[in-house]
Amino acid sequence: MQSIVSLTISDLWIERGDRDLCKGLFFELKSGQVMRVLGENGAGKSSLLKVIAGVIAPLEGQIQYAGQDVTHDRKILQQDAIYIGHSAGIKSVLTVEENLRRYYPSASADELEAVLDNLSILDLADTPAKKLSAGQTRRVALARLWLSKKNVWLLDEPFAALDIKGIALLESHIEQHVLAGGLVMLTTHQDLHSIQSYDLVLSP
Ligand SMILES: Nc1ncnc2c1ncn2[C@@H]1O[C@H](COP(=O)(O)OP(=O)(O)OP(=O)(O)O)[C@@H](O)[C@H]1O
Repeated sequence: MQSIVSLTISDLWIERGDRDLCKGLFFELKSGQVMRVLGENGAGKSSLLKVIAGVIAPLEGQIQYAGQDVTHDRKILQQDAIYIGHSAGIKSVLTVEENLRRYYPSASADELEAVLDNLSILDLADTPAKKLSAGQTRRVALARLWLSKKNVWLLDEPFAALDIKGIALLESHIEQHVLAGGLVMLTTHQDLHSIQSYDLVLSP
């Protein structure tokens, strides 16, 4: 069992284009918790996840992870976190298996097969990603997530394009992940059925 870790955001302020987002935002997310980031289109949900993942820098504020200030150097957090954005980091010219091998070159064939099978996309292992449907592509992103073994999951609209079975599967993995001490922060426009979450509502 891992020790309890926290992700703490203090007095955050993000500027994108000429817009102020999340001005004066504070929150703490701890091991075993799921945070659902809500808000209207353009409220800044994706921007917030990108800031935490280190893709973009905040204008002001502090980000702490596991008791350390990571505002200006997210390395410690990035070692522990996986961020899956809208594009999901899937290269269209590569096959499903090649895409996963890019991230996890040392994963065993059995491990890859089990994950693809779990996501019902084993038959697509040799299919180029450009030939996948939106929901199948999302399942490849989830395969990335399943294989990652990271503690902090930063997921931008992870339920998008998933069918009912896919949604239930992801909810169940999130539930298992936080039960094992993981932290999950996700943006979504939908209700979570089986997971207890904390809601952070951003205003535009
Ligand atoms: N690359 C960018 N350059 C400049 N402004 C941007 C950029 N990306 C987003 N923005 C602006 O930042 C604001 C917040 O965008 P963001 O994508 O974080 O919102 P969101 O809450 O995730 O929206 P949605 O629900 O539509 O996905 C918007 O006004 C958007 O126009």
